[in-house]
Amino acid sequence: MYIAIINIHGLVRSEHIEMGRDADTGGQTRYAVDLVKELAKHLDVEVDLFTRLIKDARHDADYAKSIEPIGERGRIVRLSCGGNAYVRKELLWPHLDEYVDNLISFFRTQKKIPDILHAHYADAAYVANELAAYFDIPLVFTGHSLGRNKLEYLKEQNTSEEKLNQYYHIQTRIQNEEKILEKADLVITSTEYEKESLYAPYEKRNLSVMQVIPPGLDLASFFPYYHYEIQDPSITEEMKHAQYSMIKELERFLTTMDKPFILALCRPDGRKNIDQLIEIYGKSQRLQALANLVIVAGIRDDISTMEEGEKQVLTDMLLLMDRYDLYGKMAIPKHHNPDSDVPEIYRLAAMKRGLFVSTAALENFGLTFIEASAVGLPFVGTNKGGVQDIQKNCESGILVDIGDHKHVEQTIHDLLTDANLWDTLSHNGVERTRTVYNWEAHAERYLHALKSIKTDKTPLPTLEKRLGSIKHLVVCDIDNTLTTDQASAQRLIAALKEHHQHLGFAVATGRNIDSALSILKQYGYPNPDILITSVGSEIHYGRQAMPDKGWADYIKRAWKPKAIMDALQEFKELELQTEEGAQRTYKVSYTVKAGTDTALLVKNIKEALHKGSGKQHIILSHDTYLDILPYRAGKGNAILYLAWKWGIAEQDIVTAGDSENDRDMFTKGLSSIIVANHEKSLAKLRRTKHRFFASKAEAAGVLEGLSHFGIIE
Ligand SMILES: O=c1ccn([C@@H]2O[C@H](COP(=O)(O)OP(=O)(O)O[C@H]3O[C@H](CO)[C@@H](O)[C@H](O)[C@H]3O)[C@@H](O)[C@H]2O)c(=O)[nH]1
Ligand SMILES: O=P(O)(O)OC[C@H]1O[C@](O)(CO)[C@@H](O)[C@@H]1O
Repeated sequence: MYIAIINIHGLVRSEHIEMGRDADTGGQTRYAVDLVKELAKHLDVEVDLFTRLIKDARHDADYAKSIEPIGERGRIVRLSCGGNAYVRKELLWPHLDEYVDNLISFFRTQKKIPDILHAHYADAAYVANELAAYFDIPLVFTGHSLGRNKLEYLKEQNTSEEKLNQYYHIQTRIQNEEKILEKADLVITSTEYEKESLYAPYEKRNLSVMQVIPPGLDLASFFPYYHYEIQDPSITEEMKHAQYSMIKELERFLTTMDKPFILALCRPDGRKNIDQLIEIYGKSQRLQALANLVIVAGIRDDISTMEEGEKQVLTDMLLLMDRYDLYGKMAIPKHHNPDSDVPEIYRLAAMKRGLFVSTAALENFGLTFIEASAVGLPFVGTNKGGVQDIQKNCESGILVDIGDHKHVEQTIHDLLTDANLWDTLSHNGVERTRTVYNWEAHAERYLHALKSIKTDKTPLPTLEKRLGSIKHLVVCDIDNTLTTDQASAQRLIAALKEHHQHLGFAVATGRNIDSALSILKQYGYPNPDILITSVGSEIHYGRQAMPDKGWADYIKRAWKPKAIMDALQEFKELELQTEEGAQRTYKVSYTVKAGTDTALLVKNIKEALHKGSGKQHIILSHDTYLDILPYRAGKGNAILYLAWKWGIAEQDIVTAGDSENDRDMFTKGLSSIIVANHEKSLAKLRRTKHRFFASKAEAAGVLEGLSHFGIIE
């Protein structure tokens, strides 16, 4: 089974994950990487973790590697989208179509299509939803954090509508969550709470495909604190060194190291409510007398250069430390190594009989709670959300209403002073995390769930299978190439049907999609596999005319249609075409008045457009129709794009046409048929091995060319 795990955002690598480096690198990153590591141990599995390629001087070169192996059967595969720089996940939404394209191309190039697509978080859900339209693959979804819940939180914070959508893209996120919930064959949650409550507001939630499979943790790292006391021989020098350096780091902040400490460890994210914990501690003289406060909130170099959200959390933290004068009692380490230091900091806290406290009001799950429990550090955490499951399974902490600060303070106090209670919770944590939360058990249940997926996917051949099985692709212009002579059209139709198994059929036309479909139907042509329409500014697929969003995304660069129309207003020889569907998102079309010197006109247009309306592709056909497209668009480029995306060898493609707006297909080095009734100006094209001038007109000429290139008899 070849499993594709998609986890787009965050800084993803297999070792030394920079947990908490920013708000997007945390529990989900750890979860996805650990899952892949475990799956890669299974002999019957191959697994790839698809994430974003980052080439950014501010970040390690590891993230710029296209392939990073994980064990013998796993890899991290990095594909780019939206440029090279590392950016927060919300900024990736407009670039995900590029990711889809790169992923399709990757699958096609390696000639291996996954058996399962597993999307993590809403951005990956978008990618998986799109891929599902091309490939007939079962879909699995794990949300980690859900948009509807985040929306509720942001509204409570009085976030403006504008910010909700422009900064957080929250509605896009929710729509994509709804969409994948509708399509997914399996939705994995970490807790019952997540399944029953967090997903409840989603219209498309389908309980019958949802399964609770809690994650695991690396038990070899999160061993109990007392192993140090019993001189466990598996404790390495590296571990001892990590512990020593954590002590040294804390000594920089704390006047006395003898007291137990209240430990908080989370990403610098507003929803973790670090400020509330400092307030509770800052206002409580007895807690300050009993314990130190240690807050590990990610890794930071210079707060002023961080993203807005993280900057806010960390600045508030420093201000509160100052307001309550917690110098000497509160530690806020700047750096730590998430692999080696994190288990040690929990263990240090446990050795000193301290506590892990999280004041986040809600967690989907809460890896930190099981990490603390596994080393024997009791926790205090919210009585809402996934932590309830952890408490039910492990009984290793106390749940509280986070909003009730008095009660939180009292609970922390009680637990710090009740040695018996502390011992019981600590013992429970060590014992029970090991049976409930291990990746081995997770992987077994996970693989079992994948194998039980029963899909009733469409029996129609999928696009991927169809494009994978054809030997050649013929791309024909429509007007005066596939039309107008009925008899020759019927002969071509018969040939296309006869050779359907190995010959793909595409059209490339100036018509819009509706008009193209309608004329093809009128002549009785089979449904094309691919439709390149509106002079190569749009691509659609098959019977359902599914749009290729990747193409739209690729050509949109520097496209300013309004600026073009403004600049061309002064040209009295031009009339904007008015028929329905003539003007498209990526095409501005005019008719040129009869008698115009078109060569001069085009020269003047180029000059006028050069002054600030971006670069364009200008096509004049039959001396009458003037189409202006984004500079990357056009029939020829659309074909090359399709060849790249679908792994179709360029030498297996043949194009056919008659007019100037087909020239683009004839000048890209592809085999081309120029039918006998071609526009005069095309006669100037040089005859080459790949460029065939048919002696027959229209569809008969296409048939002649197909036979010339040896595609049909
Ligand atoms: O400075 C830090 C901060 C965090 N961590 C680690 O980061 C992870 C944090 O995970 P978690 O506590 O689960 O929180 P989130 O990062 O918010 O993770 C999201 O995804 C997780 C996996 O699905 C869920 O458990 C959470 O509820 C959800 O909010 C843990 O392994 C921590 O040890 C560090 O190593 N250093
Ligand atoms: O705040 P949000 O967008 O709901 O997401 C929570 C974030 O926490 C993480 O799980 C950190 O791992 C991210 O993957 C995710 O982006």
